[in-house]
Amino acid sequence: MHDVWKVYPNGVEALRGIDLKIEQGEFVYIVGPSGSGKSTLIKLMYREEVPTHGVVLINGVNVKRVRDWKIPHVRRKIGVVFQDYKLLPNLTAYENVAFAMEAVEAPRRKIKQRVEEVLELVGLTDRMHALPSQLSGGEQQRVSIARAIVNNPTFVIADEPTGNLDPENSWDIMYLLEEINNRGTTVVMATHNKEIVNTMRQRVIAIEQGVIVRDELGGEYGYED
Ligand SMILES: Nc1ncnc2c1ncn2[C@@H]1O[C@H](COP(=O)(O)OP(=O)(O)OP(=O)(O)O)[C@@H](O)[C@H]1O
Repeated sequence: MHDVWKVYPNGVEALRGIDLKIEQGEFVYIVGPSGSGKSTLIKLMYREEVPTHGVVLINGVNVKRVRDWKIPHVRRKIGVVFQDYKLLPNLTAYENVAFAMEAVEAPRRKIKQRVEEVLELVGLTDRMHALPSQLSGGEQQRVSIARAIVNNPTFVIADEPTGNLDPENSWDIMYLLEEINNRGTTVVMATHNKEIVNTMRQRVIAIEQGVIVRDELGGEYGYED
Protein backbone atom coordinates (compact mmCIF):
# COMPACT_ATOMS: atom_id res chain seq x y z
CA MET A 1 0.00 0.00 0.00
CA HIS A 2 1.31 3.41 -0.94
CA ASP A 3 -0.14 6.47 0.80
CA VAL A 4 -3.54 4.82 1.15
CA TRP A 5 -6.50 6.87 2.34
CA LYS A 6 -10.01 5.62 2.86
CA VAL A 7 -12.71 8.23 3.37
CA TYR A 8 -16.23 6.80 3.67
CA PRO A 9 -19.14 8.66 2.05
CA ASN A 10 -20.15 10.04 5.49
CA GLY A 11 -16.78 11.82 5.69
CA VAL A 12 -15.09 9.45 8.18
CA GLU A 13 -11.37 9.19 7.43
CA ALA A 14 -10.87 5.52 8.34
CA LEU A 15 -7.32 5.33 6.93
CA ARG A 16 -5.00 8.31 6.58
CA GLY A 17 -1.84 7.70 4.60
CA ILE A 18 -0.97 4.01 5.06
CA ASP A 19 2.38 2.79 3.70
CA LEU A 20 2.76 -0.93 4.10
CA LYS A 21 4.49 -3.86 2.47
CA ILE A 22 3.80 -7.48 3.35
CA GLU A 23 6.02 -10.13 1.80
CA GLN A 24 4.93 -13.57 0.63
CA GLY A 25 5.07 -16.01 3.54
CA GLU A 26 4.78 -13.46 6.37
CA PHE A 27 2.43 -13.75 9.35
CA VAL A 28 1.09 -10.35 10.39
CA TYR A 29 -1.23 -9.26 13.19
CA ILE A 30 -3.17 -6.02 12.79
CA VAL A 31 -4.00 -4.55 16.21
CA GLY A 32 -5.43 -1.30 17.52
CA PRO A 33 -8.38 0.17 19.42
CA SER A 34 -11.96 -0.28 18.26
CA GLY A 35 -12.68 1.95 15.27
CA SER A 36 -9.00 2.54 14.47
CA GLY A 37 -9.31 1.20 10.91
CA LYS A 38 -8.32 -2.49 11.13
CA SER A 39 -11.32 -3.87 9.24
CA THR A 40 -11.07 -1.13 6.64
CA LEU A 41 -7.41 -2.01 6.05
CA ILE A 42 -8.33 -5.67 5.69
CA LYS A 43 -11.25 -4.92 3.34
CA LEU A 44 -8.82 -3.14 1.03
CA MET A 45 -6.70 -6.30 1.00
CA TYR A 46 -9.48 -8.45 -0.43
CA ARG A 47 -10.91 -5.68 -2.55
CA GLU A 48 -14.15 -5.36 -0.62
CA GLU A 49 -13.31 -1.63 -0.59
CA VAL A 50 -11.11 0.46 -2.88
CA PRO A 51 -8.90 3.29 -1.61
CA THR A 52 -10.10 6.88 -1.90
CA HIS A 53 -6.50 7.86 -2.59
CA GLY A 54 -3.26 5.92 -2.99
CA VAL A 55 -2.43 2.52 -4.40
CA VAL A 56 -3.12 -1.01 -3.17
CA LEU A 57 -1.21 -3.76 -4.97
CA ILE A 58 -2.13 -7.39 -4.39
CA ASN A 59 0.32 -9.82 -5.95
CA GLY A 60 1.39 -6.88 -8.11
CA VAL A 61 -2.12 -6.05 -9.31
CA ASN A 62 -3.51 -2.55 -8.65
CA VAL A 63 -6.92 -3.36 -7.17
CA LYS A 64 -8.46 -0.08 -8.26
CA ARG A 65 -7.83 -0.87 -11.91
CA VAL A 66 -9.36 -4.32 -11.76
CA ARG A 67 -12.57 -4.44 -13.79
CA ASP A 68 -15.61 -5.80 -11.95
CA TRP A 69 -15.70 -9.03 -13.94
CA LYS A 70 -12.10 -9.74 -13.00
CA ILE A 71 -12.59 -9.36 -9.24
CA PRO A 72 -13.31 -13.09 -8.75
CA HIS A 73 -10.00 -13.80 -10.49
CA VAL A 74 -8.10 -11.59 -7.98
CA ARG A 75 -10.03 -13.02 -5.01
CA ARG A 76 -9.25 -16.56 -6.06
CA LYS A 77 -5.75 -16.09 -4.73
CA ILE A 78 -7.07 -14.72 -1.41
CA GLY A 79 -8.83 -16.67 1.31
CA VAL A 80 -10.94 -14.73 3.80
CA VAL A 81 -12.00 -15.81 7.30
CA PHE A 82 -14.56 -13.79 9.29
CA GLN A 83 -15.40 -13.53 12.98
CA ASP A 84 -18.95 -14.79 12.31
CA TYR A 85 -17.85 -17.56 9.86
CA LYS A 86 -20.31 -16.54 7.09
CA LEU A 87 -21.13 -20.11 6.06
CA LEU A 88 -24.11 -20.78 3.82
CA PRO A 89 -26.71 -22.16 6.27
CA ASN A 90 -28.44 -24.57 3.89
CA LEU A 91 -25.27 -26.28 2.71
CA THR A 92 -23.30 -28.94 4.59
CA ALA A 93 -19.69 -28.39 5.65
CA TYR A 94 -18.58 -30.33 2.57
CA GLU A 95 -20.86 -28.32 0.27
CA ASN A 96 -19.74 -24.99 1.74
CA VAL A 97 -16.13 -25.80 0.92
CA ALA A 98 -16.95 -27.33 -2.49
CA PHE A 99 -18.93 -24.19 -3.37
CA ALA A 100 -15.74 -22.11 -3.25
CA MET A 101 -14.18 -24.42 -5.85
CA GLU A 102 -17.30 -24.48 -8.02
CA ALA A 103 -17.31 -20.66 -7.98
CA VAL A 104 -13.92 -20.63 -9.71
CA GLU A 105 -14.99 -23.42 -12.07
CA ALA A 106 -12.57 -26.05 -10.81
CA PRO A 107 -12.88 -29.39 -12.63
CA ARG A 108 -15.50 -31.61 -11.03
CA ARG A 109 -13.16 -34.59 -10.49
CA LYS A 110 -10.72 -32.39 -8.55
CA ILE A 111 -13.34 -30.95 -6.24
CA LYS A 112 -14.12 -34.09 -4.23
CA GLN A 113 -10.48 -34.96 -3.68
CA ARG A 114 -9.41 -31.47 -2.65
CA VAL A 115 -12.44 -30.77 -0.42
CA GLU A 116 -11.87 -34.02 1.46
CA GLU A 117 -8.19 -33.15 1.80
CA VAL A 118 -8.78 -29.72 3.38
CA LEU A 119 -11.55 -31.02 5.64
CA GLU A 120 -9.11 -33.61 6.90
CA LEU A 121 -6.50 -30.91 7.50
CA VAL A 122 -8.95 -29.00 9.73
CA GLY A 123 -10.03 -32.21 11.48
CA LEU A 124 -13.62 -32.37 10.23
CA THR A 125 -13.68 -35.52 8.13
CA ASP A 126 -16.36 -37.12 10.30
CA ARG A 127 -18.52 -33.98 10.43
CA MET A 128 -18.46 -33.09 6.74
CA HIS A 129 -22.12 -33.85 6.09
CA ALA A 130 -23.36 -31.71 8.97
CA LEU A 131 -25.09 -28.36 8.41
CA PRO A 132 -23.55 -25.26 10.05
CA SER A 133 -26.38 -25.20 12.62
CA GLN A 134 -25.34 -28.70 13.70
CA LEU A 135 -21.71 -27.64 14.28
CA SER A 136 -20.09 -25.87 17.24
CA GLY A 137 -18.57 -22.39 16.77
CA GLY A 138 -15.07 -23.84 16.65
CA GLU A 139 -16.12 -26.40 14.06
CA GLN A 140 -17.84 -23.74 11.95
CA GLN A 141 -14.69 -21.63 12.01
CA ARG A 142 -12.67 -24.65 10.91
CA VAL A 143 -15.05 -25.12 7.96
CA SER A 144 -14.53 -21.48 7.06
CA ILE A 145 -10.75 -21.97 7.19
CA ALA A 146 -11.08 -25.03 4.94
CA ARG A 147 -13.13 -22.89 2.53
CA ALA A 148 -10.51 -20.11 2.66
CA ILE A 149 -7.63 -22.40 1.69
CA VAL A 150 -9.33 -24.82 -0.71
CA ASN A 151 -8.25 -22.90 -3.83
CA ASN A 152 -4.61 -22.71 -2.67
CA PRO A 153 -4.58 -18.94 -2.09
CA THR A 154 -1.31 -17.02 -1.85
CA PHE A 155 -2.66 -15.30 1.23
CA VAL A 156 -5.27 -15.70 3.89
CA ILE A 157 -6.89 -12.72 5.58
CA ALA A 158 -8.68 -13.21 8.87
CA ASP A 159 -10.76 -10.48 10.52
CA GLU A 160 -10.98 -11.38 14.23
CA PRO A 161 -11.21 -15.13 13.54
CA THR A 162 -11.24 -15.99 17.25
CA GLY A 163 -13.63 -13.21 18.28
CA ASN A 164 -16.57 -15.55 18.99
CA LEU A 165 -14.60 -18.51 20.34
CA ASP A 166 -13.52 -19.72 23.78
CA PRO A 167 -9.76 -19.96 24.48
CA GLU A 168 -9.43 -23.65 23.57
CA ASN A 169 -11.15 -23.26 20.21
CA SER A 170 -9.23 -20.03 19.61
CA TRP A 171 -5.92 -21.86 20.00
CA ASP A 172 -7.07 -24.61 17.63
CA ILE A 173 -7.78 -21.94 15.01
CA MET A 174 -4.38 -20.33 15.63
CA TYR A 175 -2.54 -23.64 15.21
CA LEU A 176 -4.32 -24.10 11.89
CA LEU A 177 -3.36 -20.62 10.71
CA GLU A 178 0.22 -21.29 11.82
CA GLU A 179 0.23 -24.56 9.86
CA ILE A 180 -1.13 -22.78 6.78
CA ASN A 181 1.58 -20.13 7.16
CA ASN A 182 4.27 -22.80 7.56
CA ARG A 183 3.25 -24.11 4.14
CA GLY A 184 4.16 -20.74 2.61
CA THR A 185 0.82 -18.91 2.63
CA THR A 186 0.87 -15.30 3.84
CA VAL A 187 -1.46 -14.77 6.81
CA VAL A 188 -2.84 -11.36 7.85
CA MET A 189 -5.05 -11.31 10.91
CA ALA A 190 -6.84 -8.45 12.68
CA THR A 191 -7.30 -9.27 16.35
CA HIS A 192 -8.12 -8.02 19.84
CA ASN A 193 -6.68 -11.19 21.39
CA LYS A 194 -3.80 -10.04 23.57
CA GLU A 195 -2.86 -13.52 24.80
CA ILE A 196 -2.54 -14.92 21.29
CA VAL A 197 -0.44 -12.02 20.00
CA ASN A 198 1.87 -12.12 23.03
CA THR A 199 2.28 -15.90 22.87
CA MET A 200 2.53 -16.58 19.14
CA ARG A 201 5.03 -13.84 18.38
CA GLN A 202 4.81 -12.49 14.85
CA ARG A 203 4.98 -9.15 13.06
CA VAL A 204 2.59 -6.70 14.74
CA ILE A 205 1.19 -3.65 12.98
CA ALA A 206 -0.72 -1.27 15.26
CA ILE A 207 -3.18 1.25 13.84
CA GLU A 208 -4.63 4.22 15.69
CA GLN A 209 -7.03 6.68 14.10
CA GLY A 210 -6.20 5.42 10.63
CA VAL A 211 -2.42 5.72 10.95
CA ILE A 212 0.24 3.02 11.51
CA VAL A 213 1.81 3.82 14.88
CA ARG A 214 3.93 0.67 15.30
CA ASP A 215 5.31 -2.07 13.04
CA GLU A 216 7.47 -4.64 14.85
CA LEU A 217 8.74 -8.13 14.09
CA GLY A 218 8.00 -10.43 17.02
CA GLY A 219 6.03 -7.61 18.63
CA GLU A 220 3.55 -7.47 21.48
CA TYR A 221 -0.14 -6.66 21.57
CA GLY A 222 0.53 -3.47 23.50
CA TYR A 223 -2.99 -2.57 24.68
CA GLU A 224 -4.82 -3.40 27.88
CA ASP A 225 -8.11 -4.81 26.49
N1 LIG B 1 -19.09 1.55 5.67
C1 LIG B 1 -18.75 2.55 6.49
N2 LIG B 1 -19.30 3.77 6.35
C2 LIG B 1 -18.94 4.78 7.15
N3 LIG B 1 -18.03 4.70 8.14
C3 LIG B 1 -17.44 3.52 8.33
C4 LIG B 1 -17.77 2.38 7.53
N4 LIG B 1 -17.03 1.33 7.96
C5 LIG B 1 -16.30 1.79 8.99
N5 LIG B 1 -16.53 3.10 9.21
C6 LIG B 1 -15.87 3.95 10.20
O1 LIG B 1 -14.48 3.94 9.93
C7 LIG B 1 -13.71 3.89 11.14
C8 LIG B 1 -12.84 2.65 11.13
O2 LIG B 1 -13.69 1.48 11.19
P1 LIG B 1 -13.11 -0.01 11.13
O3 LIG B 1 -14.28 -0.92 11.09
O4 LIG B 1 -12.10 -0.11 10.04
O5 LIG B 1 -12.38 -0.11 12.55
P2 LIG B 1 -11.81 -1.38 13.35
O6 LIG B 1 -10.46 -0.99 13.84
O7 LIG B 1 -11.91 -2.58 12.54
O8 LIG B 1 -12.79 -1.48 14.60
P3 LIG B 1 -13.22 -2.76 15.49
O9 LIG B 1 -12.01 -3.18 16.25
O10 LIG B 1 -14.28 -2.18 16.40
O11 LIG B 1 -13.75 -3.80 14.55
C9 LIG B 1 -14.73 3.94 12.27
O12 LIG B 1 -14.87 5.29 12.67
C10 LIG B 1 -16.01 3.44 11.63
O13 LIG B 1 -17.15 4.00 12.27
